[in-house]
Amino acid sequence: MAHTVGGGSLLIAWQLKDKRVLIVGGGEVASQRIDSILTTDAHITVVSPHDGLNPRTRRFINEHTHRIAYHDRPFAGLEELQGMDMVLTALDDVELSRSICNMSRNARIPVNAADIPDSCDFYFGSQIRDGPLQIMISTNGNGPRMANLVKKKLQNALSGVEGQTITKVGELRAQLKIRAPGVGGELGKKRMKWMTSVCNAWEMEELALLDDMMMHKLLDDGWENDRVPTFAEVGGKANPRSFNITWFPAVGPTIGFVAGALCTLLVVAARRR
Ligand SMILES: C[C@@]1(CC(=O)O)c2cc3[nH]c(cc4nc(cc5[nH]c(cc(n2)[C@H]1CCC(=O)O)[C@@](C)(CC(=O)O)[C@@H]5CCC(=O)O)C(CC(=O)O)=C4CCC(=O)O)c(CCC(=O)O)c3CC(=O)O
Ligand SMILES: NC(=O)C1=CN([C@@H]2O[C@H](COP(=O)(O)OP(=O)(O)OC[C@H]3O[C@@H](n4cnc5c(N)ncnc54)[C@H](O)[C@@H]3O)[C@@H](O)[C@H]2O)C=CC1
Repeated sequence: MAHTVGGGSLLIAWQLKDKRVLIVGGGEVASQRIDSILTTDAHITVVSPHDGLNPRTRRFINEHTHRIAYHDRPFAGLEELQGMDMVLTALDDVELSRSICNMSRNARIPVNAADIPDSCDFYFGSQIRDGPLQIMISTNGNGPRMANLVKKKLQNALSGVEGQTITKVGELRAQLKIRAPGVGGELGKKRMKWMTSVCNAWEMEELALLDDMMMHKLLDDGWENDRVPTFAEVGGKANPRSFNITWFPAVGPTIGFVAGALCTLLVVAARRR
């Protein structure tokens, strides 16, 4: 695979909780922006004349009144940017879009303009989300539709257990930090090494089945003794419904069919006697 230096962008997971995001425009693209930003728990301000709102934007505004402040008016000027941490334009007016980009840049507020890639501080991407798992596919402005097609390929490669697995690993890490608190130092190194070993040794499906009791046992027997117990050692029982999601649905009916066939044979055999 080719690896290039330069010409790329920084892929980061921007923490926007309780930050303020201004969206200028209320059409199709604005509705996608609102959808993405709502996930982050930021406060959203939408500025657009009401007759330009698309149905999805209107629904978001009505359903999330505590998160979205809506102003039914055309963009009023520099004062709209006051206190904003991020600005997004989704307008059918490229001159206005360009002017908002310039104002934002002067105010040192990161800005994305849906219609002017050259003026963007960052781009959106195609997203896969499963609980805490977030995957962004970016073509760096070359082919947005291609990003969507690559996303579909990646979705097919995931089993569906990843989100639940990561949620459980997050809980385990949090409990480990309560048990062995502190940042950095020898303890930090030991914590990281142990977490890495657990993640490597266990199957994702096993990690996904961790409950409170198992987590306790894993920490008591594992962390305290500097070893990695197996799934079975901490009381894990294979839950067939959560294993091999792809082939299991076929197994139940097959067993049922074979059992049914056997019963029929027995009845037939009994009648013949
Ligand atoms: C640069 C960027 C800026 C930004 O928006 O941040 C940008 C810019 C532009 N997009 C345009 C068109 C289309 N955009 C899409 C779709 C998406 N566009 C997204 C991102 C980005 N679009 C950023 C780069 C991301 C990257 O390169 O990876 C996605 C991934 C995420 C999202 O928007 O949230 C989302 C898919 C999400 C999903 O489905 O998963 C489709 C397809 C469709 O709608 O199905 C089309 C038509 C087909 C096509 O052109 O490919 C045009 C008009 C071009 C023209 O006039 O010809 C411009 C402006 C220009 O290029 O000049
Ligand atoms: N980045 C991307 O993924 C994509 C970008 N685009 C581009 O994004 C732009 C927006 O596309 P759509 O949402 O489909 O357009 P749209 O026509 O559905 O929405 C335009 C919105 O701008 C609002 N508006 C117009 N003048 C305004 C003003 N003075 N102040 C406040 N709001 C104002 C309208 O009320 C309307 O809500 C277009 O320029 C399009 O070329 C289009 C598709 C994908």
